[in-house]
Formats: sequence, structure tokens, C-alpha cells
Amino acid sequence: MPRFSANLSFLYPDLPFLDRFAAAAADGFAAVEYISPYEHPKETIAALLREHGLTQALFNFPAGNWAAGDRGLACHPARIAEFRASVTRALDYAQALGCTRLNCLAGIAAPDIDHLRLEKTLIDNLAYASERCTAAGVKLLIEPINKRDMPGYFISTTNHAERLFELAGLPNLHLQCDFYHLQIMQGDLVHTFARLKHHIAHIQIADTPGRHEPGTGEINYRFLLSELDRLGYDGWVGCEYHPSSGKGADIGWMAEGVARR
Ligand SMILES: O=C(O)C(=O)[C@H](O)CO
Ligand SMILES: [Mg+2]
Repeated sequence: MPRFSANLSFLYPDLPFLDRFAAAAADGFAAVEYISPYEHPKETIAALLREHGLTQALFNFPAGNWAAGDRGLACHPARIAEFRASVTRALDYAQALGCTRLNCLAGIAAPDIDHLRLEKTLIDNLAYASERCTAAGVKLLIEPINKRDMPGYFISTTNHAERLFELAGLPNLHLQCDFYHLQIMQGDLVHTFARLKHHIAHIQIADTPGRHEPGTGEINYRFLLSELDRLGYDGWVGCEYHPSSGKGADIGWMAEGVARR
């Protein structure tokens, strides 16, 4: 069975962020992940991981000003210095938290800037980040995000991610495969996973519609998760869903045989 990581930006919405570590451990999760640790001192988070015996599976590079609409910096030609500083900040946290995977948020494409210029900026920034991550023993990831939830996000399909892998030619650049986004944009989940498995360094799950726990929507997670085993995926599977009850982690689907922790 896959190994599950609790995404603390989504699970336990009824608890303050720092209380979610204990809740995840109590539910049997061995690892956690989240969108952003930067609102808290790295020492505080490191102590929580130690206290609860949790592995830090993954987090993102700083997104920029989230409230102002930023969803990453990497494709913005005018923000290269800010992006580079964000790599330093992410690696500083990664080292303190023992985290070996970082997701690079590509950003929202500015409509007035030529697509190829944005793409060139992204590739140059990925090359910079990849070199820094390699030196730190960290895997660098990119994630396609569906256009409905995040209009304008620069990478929305695995086809585009593959093009970036080809153009960038970086051994340390990997795919974060989020089956929720993949189902909305493309479907054909098992075939796509099998075809891109050599690129995949992290998986995330939620059902659709609603982005709730497995078993609440149209994705056959019982089959999909057993296929991950059959195809030899041994990485983390991040539970990045909004619990349908509005609290806790709604992990009943694991005990019901959709999957086990
Ligand atoms: O939204 C997602 O799917 C993610 O994994 C990112 O963390 C978004 O920022
Ligand atoms: Mg995701």
C-alpha cells in the first residue's frame, strides 16, 4: 500500500496550523507536507517533527504575495532576484526540517508578456534552482495545476511539464503528480502515471468534484492506488484534500479499504 503524507494546509482545518502535526501523528500518518512553512520559525516546525516522529515529505518554494494573487515567482522575468532569494529561503528551511523534496511554484502567466519569454525565464530559474538543490541533496519538482482552480498558472498539463523536462535537460527536475489536477485537465490517470513514472518524485490525491477525500467523487482510488503498488511506486502520496466533514482528516476511506496507511 502507498505511504501517505498528511497535507497540513488542507487537513485538520478546525485546528491551528501548529496543532495539526500532533493530529496527523495521532491519525497514524508518518509524514507531513504543506504549501508553506515560512509563517513559522523553522526551529518551531523542526521541534514538532521531532516530537511527533514525523518526516517532512515536501513543501513549496515561497509563493510571493499570495494575498495579492502570486502563485509563485519562477516564470516572472522582472522577479529573478526575488526568485533566487526564495530558493535560498526554501533550502534553509529544507535543511532545518530534513526535507528532501521542494516544489517550485511556476507562477501566474502575465497576459502582456510573450509566452516564450515566460517559459525561458522559468527554465533559467529551474536551472539555477536545480543546481542549488542538487548541492543540498534536495529533489526539485514542478506540478501541473488545473486551470479552473488556478486560472493562468503557467504549468497546467503533463504535456507542458514534459516539454519543460526536454527543454531544460536537468537531471534534478521531477514531476509532482497531483491526480486531482490531472483528472480535471486530462484524465487517463493510470496510463499517464505509468508513462511518466520515471519523472515522478511525489504524488498528491483528492477526489473531484469538490477536492474532498478519496471515495467522494469520480476517481476510482481503490483501483488507482493498487496500480501505484503494482507499478512499483514507493514514494509518498500526499493527502491534499478538503475533508468533507469540514474538520479532521476524514481518513475513513483508508479503513474502508479504498486504501490503507
Ligand atoms: O494546489 C496544489 O495542488 C499544490 O500542491 C500546491 O501546493 C499549490 O500551491
Ligand atoms: Mg497538489
